[in-house]
Amino acid sequence: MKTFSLPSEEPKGRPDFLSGLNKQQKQAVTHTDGPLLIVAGAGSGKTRVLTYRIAYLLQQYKAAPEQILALTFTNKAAREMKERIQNLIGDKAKKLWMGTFHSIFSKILRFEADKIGYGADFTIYDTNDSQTVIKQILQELNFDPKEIKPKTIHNKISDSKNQLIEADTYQDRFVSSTLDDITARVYKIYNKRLKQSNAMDFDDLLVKPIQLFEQHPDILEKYQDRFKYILIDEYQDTNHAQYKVTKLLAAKYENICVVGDDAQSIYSFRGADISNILNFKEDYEDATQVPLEQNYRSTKAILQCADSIIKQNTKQLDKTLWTDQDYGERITVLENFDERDEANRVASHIQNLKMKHGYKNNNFAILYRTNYQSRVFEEALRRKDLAYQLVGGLSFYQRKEIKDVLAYLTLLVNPHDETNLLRIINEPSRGIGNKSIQDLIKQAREESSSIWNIIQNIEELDVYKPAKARVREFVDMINRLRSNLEGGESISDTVKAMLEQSGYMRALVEENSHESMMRRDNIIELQNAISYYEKGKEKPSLSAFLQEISLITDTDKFDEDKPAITLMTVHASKGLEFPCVFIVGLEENLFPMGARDNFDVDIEEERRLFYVAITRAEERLYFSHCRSRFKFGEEMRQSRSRFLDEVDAGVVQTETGATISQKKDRFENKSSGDSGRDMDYDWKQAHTKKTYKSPSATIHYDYEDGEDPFQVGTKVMHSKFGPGKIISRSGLGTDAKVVVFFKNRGQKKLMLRAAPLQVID
Ligand SMILES: Nc1ncnc2c1ncn2[C@@H]1O[C@H](COP(=O)(O)OP(=O)(O)OP(=O)(O)O)[C@@H](O)[C@H]1O
Ligand SMILES: [Mg+2]
Repeated sequence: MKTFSLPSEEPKGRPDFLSGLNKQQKQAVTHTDGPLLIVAGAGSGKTRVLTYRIAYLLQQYKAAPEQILALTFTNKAAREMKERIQNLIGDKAKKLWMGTFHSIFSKILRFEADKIGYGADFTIYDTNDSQTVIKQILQELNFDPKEIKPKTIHNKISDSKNQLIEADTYQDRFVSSTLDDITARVYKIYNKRLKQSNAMDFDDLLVKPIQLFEQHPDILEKYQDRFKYILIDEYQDTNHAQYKVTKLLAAKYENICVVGDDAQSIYSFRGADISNILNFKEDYEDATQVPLEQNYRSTKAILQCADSIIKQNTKQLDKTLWTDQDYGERITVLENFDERDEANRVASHIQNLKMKHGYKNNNFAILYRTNYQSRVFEEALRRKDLAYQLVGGLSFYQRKEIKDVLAYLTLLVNPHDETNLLRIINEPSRGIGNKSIQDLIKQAREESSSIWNIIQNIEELDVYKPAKARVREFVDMINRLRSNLEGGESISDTVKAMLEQSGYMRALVEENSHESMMRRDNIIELQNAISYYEKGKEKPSLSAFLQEISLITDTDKFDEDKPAITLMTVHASKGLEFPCVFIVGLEENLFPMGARDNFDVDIEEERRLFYVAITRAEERLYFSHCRSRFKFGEEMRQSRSRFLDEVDAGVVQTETGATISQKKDRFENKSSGDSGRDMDYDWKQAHTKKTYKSPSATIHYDYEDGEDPFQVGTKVMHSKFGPGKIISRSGLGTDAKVVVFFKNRGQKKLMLRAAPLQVID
């Protein structure tokens, strides 16, 4: 590796761009040498400080761009940071090492693969691929994958890897249950299988560099020398492996700057370890800590709301956060019948806000706890003709046809990859039956070799004869395509030839169904992506392209310039900001999530997640919840989230502008402890007017038609039938009738004049 010499110019004076920072931020940016810790609240400019700090280091000639390593939580964050630095100091920003832990370390591993017995063109297995391998192993060990779930085993292996517990030691540490016993066995075989396939899983991308550095001090030193400055964003969500690898890298210069917010730690279920932040000052004794206290993102109301939530958690670092922005609008709580009602109401509010205040589609985000909640919102937005972008969910690259095509392409760079080979050896069907495939697997195991190696001599193997000829054709095709690619054929042409020669496209054409047409379109879209990649790179390589797309994260797909409303999970929204935010599905067992099998709920983490969601909002914030929701094909009653009761009552209001605090006071003396969670109790507490407590049998109305509040869409309470919603209205004056859909009693037609109805908001 070449060494970098710094330009000999003298550092320039204080650059202009520092004027875009407050005093504390400036201090953090210009404190260049030695360990630096910034723990600060949401929106206080942590990410901005990192960006400016890098620009400053370059501008002061403290380091060449190649000597700065910045680790971000998403690829998108890295890209944006790079663009901003480029705006501040120009093109040299291009050479910075910036990206997620996974992408940076996969890059290093590609350079050093041979040192740990891998080829540079290793495949990166996503979670699905890992589970496929584990399923196969379970079957070979005669376990039923329906009983012993590959997913469960994979989670256990993944957790262990992130805690740096290796397969050999797993046995000693954990074998206490049958499941751990099985995991221990699978773990070893799984590692071996991946190695044989020249493949790494996501966790390996963090664990292997540590092994590499520990086994090869000279290589560690090379990278320690190279990365003079290390910066890490969202440090609260790093796991043990990430902590360890950066500690190794920073050991020489100790120019490590980490920024984070303990209140936003939301990935402990994936092994993120908050003690990384807490112990920073012990790890680096001469660490400097700079606080950032001014929030530039949100109104006072939003900050007050966020603060009232997070202070309910017992474990918090002390932090101050203030803003000189206006108080702003109070947070509006939307109460809905069910998820459809919720989606429609949110869509209507968006339409209103656009009309009344001139917001654009991309000023809005709808945030939910789990991906499946998105569907009804998509429908509602589509009906209202509001453009949206869905971030997350089943990604393009997870579609069957895309995974198939990528499997072929993977074999062109790494034919030993067994999972991908088995995926397409008979896809499209080319007469290689399951029995023949099982024979191949068996012989590969016996010879401890890859399937690719053994099928080179297919004629000599013990396999059904007609299948042999088919396998031979397959091997020849892959070899032909590989040598063309190596001979300099472009990636696009190779893909085109592959699609033809493999018969994949022809099979789709012959199928000629709506479904197969869509698959063809998706493949064409993939070809577009490949051409785009090829044109944008000086030295495009298929192997680098494949690695790049295997590391795309959910948030990477979010495009803030797209004129569309954003739909995403709260997890994916980390670090982002929007003028108007809707946090939906605020119900018990949804947000906060309830305990499920294999998943204990950490209520403080759920609360931090809620805090993250709230602090994404700049100007307007809405909370929404439903009284019932379709789950497992049944309509279930839902209780409102405890978080709604924890929020400072002074900053929230109902849709009609009434403060919740007035209501709360009214019922304060009646609620005690957890009974407030009871559905019926909540219902009365939050939604009925005072008079409901002693409803008169008949209430007389003196409204003129059209002026009274009993219009279509209005929610009402009937003293006998309970809550309902007016779905139509007919007749005039004293004859006016309404059809009400009662939640528990179905549809009823009522004389408005005589019915004991109350409007509820
Ligand atoms: N000194 C400043 N002057 C003007 N705007 C600022 C300043 N500092 C930060 N901002 C703006 O405030 C917003 C929040 O900043 P940033 O995203 O860096 O905060 P953060 O602490 O990283 O937030 P989070 O905890 O959500 O990641 C951004 O829009 C940023 O541009
Ligand atoms: Mg940030």
